[in-house]
Amino acid sequence: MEVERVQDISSSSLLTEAIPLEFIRSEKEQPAITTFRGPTPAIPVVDLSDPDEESVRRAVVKASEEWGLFQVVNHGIPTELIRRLQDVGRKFFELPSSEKESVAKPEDSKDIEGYGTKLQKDPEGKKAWVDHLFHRIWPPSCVNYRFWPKNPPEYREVNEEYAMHVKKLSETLLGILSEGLGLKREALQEGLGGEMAEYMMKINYYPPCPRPDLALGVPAHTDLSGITLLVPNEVPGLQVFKDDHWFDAEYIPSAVIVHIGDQILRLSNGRYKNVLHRTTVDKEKTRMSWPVFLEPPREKIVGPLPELTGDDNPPKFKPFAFKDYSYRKLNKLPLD
Ligand SMILES: O=C(O)CCC(=O)C(=O)O
Ligand SMILES: [Fe+2]
Repeated sequence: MEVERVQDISSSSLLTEAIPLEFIRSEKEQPAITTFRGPTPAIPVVDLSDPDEESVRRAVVKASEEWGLFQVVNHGIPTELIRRLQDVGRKFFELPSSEKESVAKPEDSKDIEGYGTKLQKDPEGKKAWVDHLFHRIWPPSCVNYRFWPKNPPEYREVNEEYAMHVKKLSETLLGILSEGLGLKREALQEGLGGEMAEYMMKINYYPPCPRPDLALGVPAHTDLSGITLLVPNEVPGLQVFKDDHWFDAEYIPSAVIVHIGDQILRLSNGRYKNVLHRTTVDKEKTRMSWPVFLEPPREKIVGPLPELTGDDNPPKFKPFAFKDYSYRKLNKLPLD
């Protein structure tokens, strides 16, 4: 069966200025109704020029406790590399459908790797205004080049270089977060599977939408990952739920945006928050984003680190193998 891509729906919707009913959110979710238009709190900014500086370490810990979200500047990933990453990703999505479909997620695949469109509608029967491409970028034993675009030709080289940088930056952040819990530097990384932790690249492609007031890109969620390191293109659209409101997240163009995901919430026994977020779409422009999800291997059991629990601090979460946690969350089964 041919899968309908949002990119193609966008092209025809721009002509009629109408969108299919399944993309129109209920009033509880419509961005025009639910976005807070008062003063917007600024997302914490962390300058990582000197990651050993005490004030920097405190800022990472505080933002993770209070927001589960922050943006990092002077993060060590060259601006030029980010520009090239965005360039090869954009070029892939601009290829003819037949080329994109050559790396499509196979219909019978249980894994998420490949070019795709979320087929599953959410409980209200609504669809997300976004197409995506998923593929692992680290460790090498988990990389399947079958799902990496062949074009543009520099796609592979750029993504391999980005993988090295993203790994280094996440290890720095996890080290700070571990020590913020009073643990050794490696504690959270080990909790996510150590050297076997997987780095999953996702490219989100949000084509123009004639009704950005009614539709959503990615609906409200927390990430399944340990942490997520994301670079967006220049089109705004990330929203964060904080103090009972949805806010537009305003970010610095060259920053890397860090989300704390479910697995760090659970390993830290609730000390670090998993941020609830969603994305809006634009009437004329294509928004894109490149999150990398740092995830435990499928079989890795993740629960509160034993050093953090005791008689006066009982575990707040039940341990699950990552594959079982993901399955249960996706299928809305109980997690306690
Ligand atoms: O596009 C964004 O800024 C966020 C995307 C996102 O939350 C996700 O893919 O999990
Ligand atoms: Fe997300």
